[in-house]
Amino acid sequence: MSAIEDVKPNAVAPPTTQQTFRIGTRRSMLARVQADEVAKSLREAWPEHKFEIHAMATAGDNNQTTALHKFNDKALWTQDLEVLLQKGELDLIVHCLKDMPTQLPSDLAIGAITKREDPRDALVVKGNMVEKFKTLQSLPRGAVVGTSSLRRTAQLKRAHPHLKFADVRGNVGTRLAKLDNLESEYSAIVIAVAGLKRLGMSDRITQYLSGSNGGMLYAVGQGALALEIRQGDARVVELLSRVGHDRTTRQGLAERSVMRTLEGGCSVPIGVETEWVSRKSSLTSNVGTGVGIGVKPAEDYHHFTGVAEKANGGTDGNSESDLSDEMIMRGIVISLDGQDAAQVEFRRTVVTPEDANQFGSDVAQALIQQGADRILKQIAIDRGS
Ligand SMILES: NCc1[nH]cc(CCC(=O)O)c1CC(=O)O
Repeated sequence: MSAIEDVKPNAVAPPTTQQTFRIGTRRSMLARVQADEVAKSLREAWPEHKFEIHAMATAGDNNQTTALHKFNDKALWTQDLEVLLQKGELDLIVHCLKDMPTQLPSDLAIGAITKREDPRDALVVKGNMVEKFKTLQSLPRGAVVGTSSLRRTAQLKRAHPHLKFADVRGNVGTRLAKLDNLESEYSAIVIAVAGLKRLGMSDRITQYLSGSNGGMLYAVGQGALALEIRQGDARVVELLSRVGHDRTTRQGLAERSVMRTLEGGCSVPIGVETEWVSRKSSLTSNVGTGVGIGVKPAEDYHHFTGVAEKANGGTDGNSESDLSDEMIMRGIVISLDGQDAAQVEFRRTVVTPEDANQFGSDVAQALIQQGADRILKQIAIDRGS
């Protein structure tokens, strides 16, 4: 259960004497940069306290050869660190929201989601080809594009049938090195913009991909960081109340609700795209309002108070006026060969965490009506699971 919603409102006064908080993270360069980013905002928000970063390798880091979707354990990147959190050896863990299972252990919760980096995927073309080829469309027939996810491959097959696709594993640096190796089969790879930006490698981005540019919706939670805590740890909830980002949180909850309702993990090809628009701006013709879908609230809904709901000093994305804005969500569930797809686009005012959960579950129901169930069942059959 994403127990972010379960954290009780707390009346604990901010600690006044110096305390030390231990932040857990994975050992990759990207994970360390992300933990540094979180530690930096915590230090700015709480100058009286100390924050230590503890980096450790996880099962996902230790196995770079098995294709990602072959791991049945969705907690691949999270579990080893969670044990330390449960034992009290860590106070919080910094995760890519994208890598977090939609069901967390019942004694743990998402305490906050911080401001999202660009959630899109990027095309990175091989160093010696980039002068000539700037887009997926322009790549020559039969060129091999490396990806590390079924979601990316399936969408690319659908929108760019002239290309070929191959798995590329490893952390961001490894993938770029494989791409640039002149002996490698890859002409390009598709990789998250957020990872490249955080590592200072955004100059490698050849094309930013989106639904309308390249036909690529991103993964649920992509680009956002989630801070995982012990359920009901009022001291850490209070700590995190100053670093959570309200708009990203509502987007993250809505996107995760789609995934949870469809019972997908990172191993199924589900893509989303969410954005905030002013309520005054006009509806585009194919945007559903969600009215008349008539579904019940998600069964697994829990009250969410773990993230700053108050205005955070009127900072970007956390001011009261943001609450009147509407969220657009596009979603796709796609067969592995890209031939079959369920696609929807919805727009709704999303003010509370409850609204976000409901929105995501309604988008999922609409995807099911468009055939998502059929597609997901076929994938399970093909895999023999
Ligand atoms: N699956 C691995 C992963 N998990 C998070 C990121 C970085 C982007 C993010 O924070 O979402 C990546 C790399 C990638 O997908 O290219």
